[in-house]
Amino acid sequence: MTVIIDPTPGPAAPGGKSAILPARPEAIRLDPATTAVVVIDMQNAYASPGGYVDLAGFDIAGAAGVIGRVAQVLDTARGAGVQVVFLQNGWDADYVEAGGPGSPNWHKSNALKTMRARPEWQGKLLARGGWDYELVDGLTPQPGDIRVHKTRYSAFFNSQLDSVLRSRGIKTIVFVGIASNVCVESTLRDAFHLEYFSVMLEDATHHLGPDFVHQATIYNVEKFFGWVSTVNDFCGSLGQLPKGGE
Ligand SMILES: NC(=O)N/C=C\C(=O)O
Repeated sequence: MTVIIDPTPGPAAPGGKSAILPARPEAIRLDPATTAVVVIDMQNAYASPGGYVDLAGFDIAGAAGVIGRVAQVLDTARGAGVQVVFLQNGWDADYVEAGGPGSPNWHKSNALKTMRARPEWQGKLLARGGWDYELVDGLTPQPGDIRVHKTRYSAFFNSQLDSVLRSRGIKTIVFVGIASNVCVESTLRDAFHLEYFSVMLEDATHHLGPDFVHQATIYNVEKFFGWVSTVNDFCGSLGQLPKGGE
């Protein structure tokens, strides 16, 4: 018997249309009215040559392909009437929000560590108002999309994300963005604890570090925190719904 997870069981809203998304370990029903695509940190810092993670020495070769696949997901989502939310990671220009030596973030953030090692880059990485903080060129927010600022790995921590989603009746989050093993996974874990259903589109994410960390995140999501699907399956299933969710 095929199992289909339903995040909003009960009678469907009059005229409501939904799609069945093939996913692992089970397929999941997506209702455009209660689903959001959350785009994690698709900023120059994480996806462009010369951005923070490139300067910090991470391999960003896989990020270029992710930009196009995220754009495809967002076109399909908007067409189906699914809310799009962009997260942007960073701090004020003086890095007060980043925390000082009394914060673990000061010790673990590779952006802060890179700037301490290369003082000529001070003020350049992840500072609001700078190029590094901006979303990549291929992913310009459209009317109706929402932008939310975040200062730590989990997008739910000390941000407006939970109220932005809850006030719109969102129950299911489709995650795309960078990095799968850091901010995507941190946010997805918090989403689980806040009673959201989460799907990660594995080929619309990229990781920081060796390939096995991406595989570990996929395992964690599939086994413990949510569901894993692909861009083709998302676009194939949501793309069949009437435009604008009518
Ligand atoms: N967006 C992320 O996953 N960020 C990961 C590391 C960092 O911001 O230093």
